[in-house]
Amino acid sequence: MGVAVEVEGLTKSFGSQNIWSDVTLTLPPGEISVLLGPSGTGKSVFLKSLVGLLKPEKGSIVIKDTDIVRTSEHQLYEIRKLFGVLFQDGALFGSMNLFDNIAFPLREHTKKSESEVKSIVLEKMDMVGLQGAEGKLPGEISGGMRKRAGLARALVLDPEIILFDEPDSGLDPVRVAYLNQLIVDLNAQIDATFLIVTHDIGTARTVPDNLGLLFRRNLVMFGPREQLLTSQEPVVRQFLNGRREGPIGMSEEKDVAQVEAEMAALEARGGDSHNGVGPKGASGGDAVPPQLTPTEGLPERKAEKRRQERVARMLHEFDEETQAAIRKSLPDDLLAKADAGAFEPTTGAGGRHWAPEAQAGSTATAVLPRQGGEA
Ligand SMILES: Nc1ncnc2c1ncn2[C@@H]1O[C@H](COP(=O)(O)OP(=O)(O)OP(=O)(O)O)[C@@H](O)[C@H]1O
Repeated sequence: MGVAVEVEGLTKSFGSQNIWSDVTLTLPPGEISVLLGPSGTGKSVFLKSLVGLLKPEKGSIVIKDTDIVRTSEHQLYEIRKLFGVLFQDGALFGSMNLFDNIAFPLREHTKKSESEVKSIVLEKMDMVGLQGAEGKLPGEISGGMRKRAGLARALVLDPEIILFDEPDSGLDPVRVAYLNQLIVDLNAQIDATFLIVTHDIGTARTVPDNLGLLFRRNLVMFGPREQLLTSQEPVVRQFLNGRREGPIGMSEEKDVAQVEAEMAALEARGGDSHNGVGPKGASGGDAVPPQLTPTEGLPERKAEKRRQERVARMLHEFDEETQAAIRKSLPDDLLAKADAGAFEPTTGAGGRHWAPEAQAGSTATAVLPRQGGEA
């Protein structure tokens, strides 16, 4: 099973430029989380901080009881082995064929024999649908195949956490749909913790268990997918609907009067439902579409059961609309338990967004204040 990544009070600046402050969230073990945010809000910086490539000046990132912000280089090296990373362009070596690219981490970091390397590489290539492409050079294959090869390479060391930096970038919508299915299928097979940075709203709406949004140097929200998808937070609505009206400007923030005037004009035109379907999978309306499930024949996602229990514990902390959406994903027995008050309450502490079973009641809270987007 994947491991939890617990981020608390994380702050990162470059010189006098603050990127984000006081970011607190937990990636629950084995679950899929998506991080959204306008360009330049520091999503890549966040991913790099998680693998220890960048050092935040404040806060902690705890993985397996180690705070990687403060740990030794040696410990960091060990923790990094838990990660697989899919970079935007696959980050393949142009002069090596796919087999050698995918074998690279095994040859660098393990003492496995060539026959073991071969069997692992072929197994991972099979998992991502690249059978028979071992001899191809990265320049000879499509962008979608390069992403798959990058993913196979991210898998060879059996990671417990996989970070995806804009896996959909440069792909057509059909290839994005195939890649999203592959991500869900992989999660079912390996039960690792996934974090995906994307601008594709269709992906955000259908793939993850949890969704977060970075804006104005803050994590506006992070929680179960239903929370963000039903949110009335202006910045969340604007982002999910891919529209110009709202707090997010062309290159920077807008002033309050301008946002108010835009929103009044939008309402007069019929609100988001008037917008129709926007770019990158954005669409009007508040619907929480069904989450993608693994392809038939694959095991169920183990994370799904764990998540159901986790969100049932937090259910009563959400507003009505979010609760109604979450209820649809819960089995009757858990709903009955939640409604009977059989779970310890999870309200009460410190901006965390996760209710770990053992500590529920003492440390977890489900939601950020609703006014976060305007802060
Ligand atoms: N090593 C660095 N040194 C100085 N500034 C940096 C460094 N890395 C990133 N930045 C700055 O941090 C900010 C956030 O960059 P980042 O690439 O994380 O944004 P992003 O949210 O991933 O954007 P996009 O959606 O466009 O990929 C940018 O202003 C960028 O210039």
